[in-house]
Amino acid sequence: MSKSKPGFTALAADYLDLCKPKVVALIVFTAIVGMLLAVPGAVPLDLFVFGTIGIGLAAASAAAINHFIDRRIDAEMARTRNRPLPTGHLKGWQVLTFASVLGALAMALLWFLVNPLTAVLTLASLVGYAIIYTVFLKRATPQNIVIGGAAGAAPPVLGWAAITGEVHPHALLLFLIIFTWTPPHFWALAIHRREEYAKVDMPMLPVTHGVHFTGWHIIFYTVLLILVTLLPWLTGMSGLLYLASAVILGVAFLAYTIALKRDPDSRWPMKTFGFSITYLILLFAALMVDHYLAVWLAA
Ligand code: HEM
Ligand SMILES: CC(C)=CCC/C(C)=C/CC/C(C)=C/COP(=O)(O)OP(=O)(O)O
Repeated sequence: MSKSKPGFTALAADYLDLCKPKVVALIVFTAIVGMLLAVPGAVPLDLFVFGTIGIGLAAASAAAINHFIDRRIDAEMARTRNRPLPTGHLKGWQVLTFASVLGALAMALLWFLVNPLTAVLTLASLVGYAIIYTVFLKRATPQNIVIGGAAGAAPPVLGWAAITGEVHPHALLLFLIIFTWTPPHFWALAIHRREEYAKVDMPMLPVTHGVHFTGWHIIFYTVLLILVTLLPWLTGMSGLLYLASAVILGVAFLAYTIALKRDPDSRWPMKTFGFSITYLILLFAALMVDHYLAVWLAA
């Protein structure tokens, strides 16, 4: 435990760490793509700004609550032992106060300046990740991240609802993409970190069912993901530019997962994890570019 008083920059870095900034950045990006795809032309600026900030603050609040609930297991794992609670840089009450302020601010922004539907759905995602996943599912079943993935998949639906006030079937396709993407994203990392998860008794799939079984599940979900990513084109929501991007990215992702399955004790699991993030960024960027190309061609 560190006893020295941290300076302002170190304290700010600890609070930022609580927010899982890289994860939240990608979550916010998928929400923004949901917003942009919701209407053919320009998005109302106020809904865009308040929606983005509200969803981002809610996700950061959920991440901080996850840090608080997981503080004991985080202290046991090499990947997480330098987090602000295990190191003693922050106290539990500071983390909970911070999470409450972020969460309250998010709800106020979304409810009053966006719309109540977005506020309610965002609150459900926050509770889904911070409580249902972290407190219950994570510790209960190897299907934890499949079910818990619903919270992380919600942001495009939240973004879409922020702009239109409704849950459109096309937004649900974006949900389905992230929902199907989550298992290969997480299980690739979990294969690499399986001994640490076993040490803290977390029933992650590679711990309960082994690497071989998890490898096949990663491949299965990636094939499913490729099929699911065809749906935006099949339903007429997106065009050929998106289709080409989805197929190329999907085949590349599948190649990574096959390499992982062949050699799970190599660098491939973490390479696959890294590629899963690049994949999602590029796929959602393709959805966005394709959308504006269609708008421009129709003009
Ligand atoms: C139940 C759902 C999910 C689980 C269990 C999960 C698991 C994880 C874990 C354990 C890490 C930490 C890796 C590390 O510390 O190095 C991570 C990192 C990350 N995840 Fe996920 N994730 C989930 C959903 C998502 C979603 C929905 C997104 C975005 C749309 C996302 C984007 C990221 C990003 C950007 C990173 C950062 C990697 C880095 O630090 O370089 N994850 N995820
Ligand atoms: C819009 C809204 C409120 C969304 C909330 C969704 C959200 C913040 C998802 C984060 C996903 C994630 C990093 C899971 C890993 O948790 P973990 O506890 O398994 O990983 P860890 O060991 O790295 O903490």
